[in-house]
Amino acid sequence: MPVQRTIRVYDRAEELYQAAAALVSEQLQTAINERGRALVAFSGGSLTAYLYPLLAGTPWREQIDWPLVSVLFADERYVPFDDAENTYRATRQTLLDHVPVQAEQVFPVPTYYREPEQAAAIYHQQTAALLAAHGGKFDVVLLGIGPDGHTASLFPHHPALATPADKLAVVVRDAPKPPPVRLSLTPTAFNAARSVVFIASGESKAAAVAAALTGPGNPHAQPTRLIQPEGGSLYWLVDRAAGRLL
Ligand SMILES: O=C(O)[C@H](O)[C@@H](O)[C@H](O)[C@H](O)COP(=O)(O)O
Repeated sequence: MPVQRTIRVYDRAEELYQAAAALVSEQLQTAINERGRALVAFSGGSLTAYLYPLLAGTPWREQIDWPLVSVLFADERYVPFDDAENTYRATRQTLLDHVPVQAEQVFPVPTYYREPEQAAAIYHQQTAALLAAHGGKFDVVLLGIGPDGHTASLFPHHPALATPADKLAVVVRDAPKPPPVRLSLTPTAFNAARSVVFIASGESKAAAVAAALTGPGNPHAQPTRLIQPEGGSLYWLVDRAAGRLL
């Protein structure tokens, strides 16, 4: 089954984030209407500053039956929950604390183990269990892209890209973007999605977005190319600056 790819370019970042909020709330609510529940994976970075506050406010907040949504994270920085770099913390502060999601339906990456490998095993199990409870698929996976082309914590040419296909989570050490130790879902996990939505804003992303979307490419150099959810939808929502080289 092919992937249905849609690329949308918005004049301004504000329009991009409004459109992303509309798309995500529509996709979550469609899942709830069709299957009675929804499963989402959130990324960190600029989404916590620009997208999540929108989803937490009117009108999007009211358009999602949050008590029927389960929340996972696409990746996490291996720092404690109270560290300002922690994506779960930032997502709570900007979104989850402001919507009626059920606390027991939010699954932060357990960054309190001494060894990140222990946390990765739990992350894998939680992801597998949630996917099984949701017909084998995420309803929505939200991803960003870095200027170097990384997405979630899958960095170009990093050994973590060679994770065996049956693993849903991986430990990433020596990440070029700080903090250096991270956990990430794998392409196998991301490809179990009904919809993957990439969001990119700003001139610094232009080359990475063009490398991801044009030409034959190379999945080791552009890990976003590993994410092709068969039979699902793949959206790239970018502003004019990030889409300048398309
Ligand atoms: O740890 C993180 O920051 C994210 O999970 C990461 O994958 C992010 O989505 C990209 O690095 C893009 O980040 P920006 O949107 O902040 O540029």
